[in-house]
Amino acid sequence: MSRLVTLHIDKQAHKFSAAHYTIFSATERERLHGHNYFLTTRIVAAMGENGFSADYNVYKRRIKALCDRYDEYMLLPEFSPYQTIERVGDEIHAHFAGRVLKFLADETWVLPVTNVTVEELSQLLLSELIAAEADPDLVEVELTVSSGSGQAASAIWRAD
Ligand SMILES: Nc1nc2c(c(=O)[nH]1)N=C([C@H](O)[C@H](O)COP(=O)(O)OP(=O)(O)OP(=O)(O)O)CN2
Repeated sequence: MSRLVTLHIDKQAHKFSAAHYTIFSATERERLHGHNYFLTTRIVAAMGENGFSADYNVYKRRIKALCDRYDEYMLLPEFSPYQTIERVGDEIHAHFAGRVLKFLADETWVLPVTNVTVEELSQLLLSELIAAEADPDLVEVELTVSSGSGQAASAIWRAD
C-alpha cells in the first residue's frame, strides 16, 4: 500500500504583476488594469522511504521561474472569439469592438488562452509547471492563481 502525502507551497515570492483586461462579450470589456497575481500550489505524491515525497525546493524554483516569466508584462489572449491580435512591427495590436489597442511587443505576452482570467491563468501555469519535468511520483497537483485577496481559481492535474 502506498502512503500519499500533500505538500502545500504558499510563498510570498510566488507572485507576479501584470496588466490585462477581461473580455465579456463582443462589445464589453474591462478597462486596462493590473493585478498582483499570487500562486499557491498543492502537490500530492507518494511518501518516500527516507521521509519525504517530492522535493518542494524543485517546485518552489519552477513556480518562481514561472512568476518571473510573466512579471511586469501586458497579457493578451490569443484565442478570444471577440478580439483579434496582429503583430505590426514592434507592436501588438488588439482589435476589439472596432477599436485598436496598441502594446509594445517586447513587453507583451500573447497567451494561448481565450481570456486573461484567473481560471485560464491557473490552467496555463499548471500545464507549464507540469511540462517543465515529469515526476513519476506525482499523483495530483493543484495550482491556484489569485488576482487579489479573496478571489482565485484553481486548476488540477492528475496522473493517469
Ligand atoms: N470568473 C472571473 N471573473 C472575473 C475575473 C476573473 O479572472 N475570473 N476577473 C475580473 C477582473 O479582472 C478583476 O477581478 C478586476 O475586478 P475589480 O473588482 O475591479 O478589482 P479587484 O480585482 O481589485 O477586486 P476588489 O474586490 O475591488 O479588491 C472580474 N471578474
